[in-house]
Amino acid sequence: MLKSPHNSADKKRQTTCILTSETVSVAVAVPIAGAYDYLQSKGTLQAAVAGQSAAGISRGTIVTVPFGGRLVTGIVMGAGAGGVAPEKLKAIHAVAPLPTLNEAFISFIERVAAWTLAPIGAVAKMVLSQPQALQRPPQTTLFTPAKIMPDGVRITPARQQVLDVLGDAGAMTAAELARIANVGSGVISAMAKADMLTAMQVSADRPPPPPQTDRPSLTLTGEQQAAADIMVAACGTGFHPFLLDGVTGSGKTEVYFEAVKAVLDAGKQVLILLPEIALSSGWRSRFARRFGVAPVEWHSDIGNSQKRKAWRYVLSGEAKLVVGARSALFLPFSNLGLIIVDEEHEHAYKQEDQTIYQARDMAVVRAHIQKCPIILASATPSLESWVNAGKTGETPRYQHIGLPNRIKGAALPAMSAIDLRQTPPERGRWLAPPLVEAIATRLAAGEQSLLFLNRRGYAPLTLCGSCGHKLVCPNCDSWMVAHKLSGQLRCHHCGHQTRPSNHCSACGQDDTMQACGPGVERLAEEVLWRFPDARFAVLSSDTVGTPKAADAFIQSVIEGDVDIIIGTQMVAKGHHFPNLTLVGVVDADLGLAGGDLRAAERTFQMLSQVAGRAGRESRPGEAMLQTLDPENQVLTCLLEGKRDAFLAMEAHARSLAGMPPFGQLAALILSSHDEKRLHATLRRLDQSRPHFTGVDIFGPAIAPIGFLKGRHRGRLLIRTDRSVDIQGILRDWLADFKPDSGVKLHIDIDPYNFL
Ligand SMILES: Nc1ncnc2c1ncn2[C@@H]1O[C@H](COP(=O)(O)OP(=O)(O)OP(=O)(O)O)[C@@H](O)[C@H]1O
Ligand SMILES: [Zn+2]
Repeated sequence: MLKSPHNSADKKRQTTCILTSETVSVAVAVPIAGAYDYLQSKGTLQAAVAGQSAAGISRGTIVTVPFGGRLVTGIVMGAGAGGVAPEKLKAIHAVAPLPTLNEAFISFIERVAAWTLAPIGAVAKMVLSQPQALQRPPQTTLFTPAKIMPDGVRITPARQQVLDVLGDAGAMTAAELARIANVGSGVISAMAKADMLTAMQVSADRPPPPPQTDRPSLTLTGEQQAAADIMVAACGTGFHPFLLDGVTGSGKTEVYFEAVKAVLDAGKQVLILLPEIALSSGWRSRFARRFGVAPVEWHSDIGNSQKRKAWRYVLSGEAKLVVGARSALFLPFSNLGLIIVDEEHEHAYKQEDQTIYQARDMAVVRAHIQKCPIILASATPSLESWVNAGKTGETPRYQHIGLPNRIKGAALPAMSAIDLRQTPPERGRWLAPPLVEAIATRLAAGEQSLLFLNRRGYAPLTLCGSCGHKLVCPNCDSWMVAHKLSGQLRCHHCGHQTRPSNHCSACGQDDTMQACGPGVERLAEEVLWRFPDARFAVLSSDTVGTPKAADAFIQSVIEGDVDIIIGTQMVAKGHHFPNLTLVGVVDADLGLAGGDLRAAERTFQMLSQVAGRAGRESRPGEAMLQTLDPENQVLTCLLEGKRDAFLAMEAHARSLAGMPPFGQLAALILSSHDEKRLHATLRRLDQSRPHFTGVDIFGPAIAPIGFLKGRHRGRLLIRTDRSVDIQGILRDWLADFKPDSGVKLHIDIDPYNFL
């Protein structure tokens, strides 16, 4: 088999009709594979030539093919690329009993592969992620009354009851029938045996109930209505990207629900992407209130059978609305009419392993190909979307829609800094006196407070007070984090765990190991010490492991069972706690420490979001930020409510440096268990580096986390001007480059992670 370039099908895009060529090109769902030529089987080819479309193969047909000694699924991308004599090719094994993927979706798959430089097989694998969905669904037996009752059968009262029930219902399973007719199951099997009932096999799956769009909705405020009107008017008129930029608590969800309604009414499908963390019961119940049904969900927490059904009904068009995490973007919608990316600034949209892609950006690509609107919603837009909305003087590509006010007339929280140099906490404590006082005031008033610290566990570092030895992970360049609740030391990179000991393994002394710095568990200890009567709860991925547990937690806060919430970023966004009036940020400088490209932007977004949890209803909210550096520009913009000024400043700095979105970045990440081989590969890569104007290559260098999960790591960073075809340069550079055996090479276009 000859590997054909994965964009070869581009040239054959017109082939949406049945392919009459002897060979077809198939993107096999294998992470490192390209597209390969296969023979059409005799039957399918004859049918194609004869114009019998039902059995013929077209672009977008899902097939099973032999590959590397086993059978794998794949997607037909077009006619074969040629280059290998047909007699040397293998034939397609089977055609899946499914509708063909549509042209827009196949083009999208090609575009994702071309943009991310991932092999097309890796993208096909994301699309065909549910092998079960490709097979015949499980069947169930339904019974109907026989058309002609056999002669001589006895119609007992029980049998008559069964026939009466079926007379009304038409067809039923044996269990349903027994229950509703109130007879034993023996009655039904006897009737079937006597040919009084006819059995038929049907799919056991039922399509999801369609959302009801005629239910009463909240009365939108004038501002909300104006925003909704603009977006509703754009639905059905082709590609139209919006940036829905509304302050925290401005009611963005209700606004985009109006566009959802318009698209559903037009009979099209809707995809709503949420960062995984925001798939909360709050969002679900609001959806259910508005549309009368539960949405079809797609994320890591739903089971395979639910996924199988979702996948099939998305393809058949019967799933009208899907809400999901980033991978939902690779569902095979047959009739997509609108995409919404909520909290569009969230870094959770960047997939960092396997195929590395930014789901928000790829969602815009999909909407463009699909010729449908897309709504990017946020209270703290990403700089990318801000620039695309023309806010930095460039030609606008997205339409900006602002919601500058909170609903119900609530004000944004008052923000203030607590200068830890002037009013530090006591030694070994983390809450400064002004914050402690503010919490006490809230407790007395029966209001809730939230303490935000984006650090899981008890303490980020444990060291020996005598020799300074630090406890580090054996598999990674990272500290072992103390977790007191579970009584363990844990590496947050690889999950390695050990039991803490008071004995220093370096100097041999006893009772010298000390916890350094706070995590949320340590903060809880301080809260208990300061406010012994207060009810507090910790929300982090360690204390609340499943979405169900998170929902229960959120509910208990809403019901007023908690006075003080202590949380990591899990608590920072999306939640609406009516009685929460104080937010204390324990370490406002934490996010700035790394100093990567987006550190300032990320910190600004995170702190605005967490502050935005305060005072969302009648009582005014306040946010206090503990810092050692109150003059820092991120904090001053935040404190003065100058978001747009912050974005302008950030845009200016990035534009001067030619950094995204004013330039382009790509990272090459190499890793190996064998350090020598890694270095040899890095050296060869360095020697083959291209030289172009407008292209800078930094490195190769040992990665900041030079050892991760047992692998040594090196990186290169490529920066280019915006006009440069960065993918083209990388494609040429790497086309003939083979890493040493055992060395993995990952390409990250527009990296968010620089470690
Ligand atoms: N027109 C309205 N009338 C009454 N309540 C509304 C209206 N619009 C929204 N709400 C309610 O206001 C609250 C905040 O709305 P929503 O969560 O959509 O805001 P948001 O802009 O998404 O906020 P954030 O960005 O902070 O998550 C919700 O409880 C919502 O049900
Ligand atoms: Zn580790």
